[in-house]
Amino acid sequence: MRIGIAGIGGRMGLLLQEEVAAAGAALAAGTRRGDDPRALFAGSDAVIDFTHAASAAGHAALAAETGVPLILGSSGLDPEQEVAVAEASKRVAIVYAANFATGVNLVLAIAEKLGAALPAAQYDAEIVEMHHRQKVDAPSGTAVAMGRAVAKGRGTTLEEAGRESGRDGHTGPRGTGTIGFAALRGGQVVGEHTLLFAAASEQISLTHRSFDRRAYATGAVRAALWAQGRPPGLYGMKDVLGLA
Ligand SMILES: NC(=O)C1=CN([C@@H]2O[C@H](COP(=O)(O)OP(=O)(O)OC[C@H]3O[C@@H](n4cnc5c(N)ncnc54)[C@H](OP(=O)(O)O)[C@@H]3O)[C@@H](O)[C@H]2O)C=CC1
Ligand SMILES: O=C(O)C1=N[C@H](C(=O)O)C[C@H](O)C1
Repeated sequence: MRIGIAGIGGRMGLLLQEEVAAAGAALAAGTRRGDDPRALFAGSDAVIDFTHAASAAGHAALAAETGVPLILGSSGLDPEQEVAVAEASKRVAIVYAANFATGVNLVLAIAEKLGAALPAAQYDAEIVEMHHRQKVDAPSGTAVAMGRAVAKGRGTTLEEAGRESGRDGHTGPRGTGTIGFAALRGGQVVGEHTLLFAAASEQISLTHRSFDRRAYATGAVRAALWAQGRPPGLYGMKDVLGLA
């Protein structure tokens, strides 16, 4: 199988090259910012994209046009970009995941269960994440995915529940049922996420720490192998892991 890598010179791109080889697949080609991605799709059986949110819609459209599955890891997509990805997935298999590490996807499954079990009026859900100083989007895609999982467990959506992000100044009291986000940036932290449920008399916290980006790269290559021959659809890592 030939796997193409968009963003081959990035932190993830460099590790993805190693993981493609470790999986016994062939590296088809790679692109850097400014390269035309058409040749990448033309010469690949699947393309892995860890670049930037701004590239997602264009890469998804090319995947739909060529029938080459796309493994999309970029974070910080806005609603319009997410709609474009969903539209493209009607014509090709796209695996879009905020986090390709196995442990995070298990935490997401638990987050939905906790959201369902703990009444929103009593248990305030807060998500704290910390990443390296180079990260350009906040809150992280994983933090948003955690918020979406909690909201789903509560029978609602994150948009309906309401987000409280980056509190500062005279914010007023916390909104009941909202989901709070705090983003820390510093040093070379690979990725840390804590989901908290705080009530009047108890608190639950669930933390995931990534020590090595290889966990994401291994998961993304696994998703590329899994996506080959799949019918069109928008898949997540829980499909790849059999957690759906
Ligand atoms: N889902 C997951 O499991 C994970 C997701 N991520 C996400 O992946 C993305 C990349 O992360 P990371 O590798 O750390 O970031 P980097 O900035 O190290 O790498 C991204 C690379 O992509 C390049 N690039 C930007 N636009 C394009 C384009 N259109 N075509 C080809 N290359 C392009 C960048 O070039 P330039 O430097 O010139 O901008 C850069 O070299 C982020 O959105 C991050 O949040 C990261 C880890 C795990
Ligand atoms: O930019 C990163 O580094 C990461 N981004 C993803 C995110 O936004 O959740 C996944 C992981 O946390 C690392």
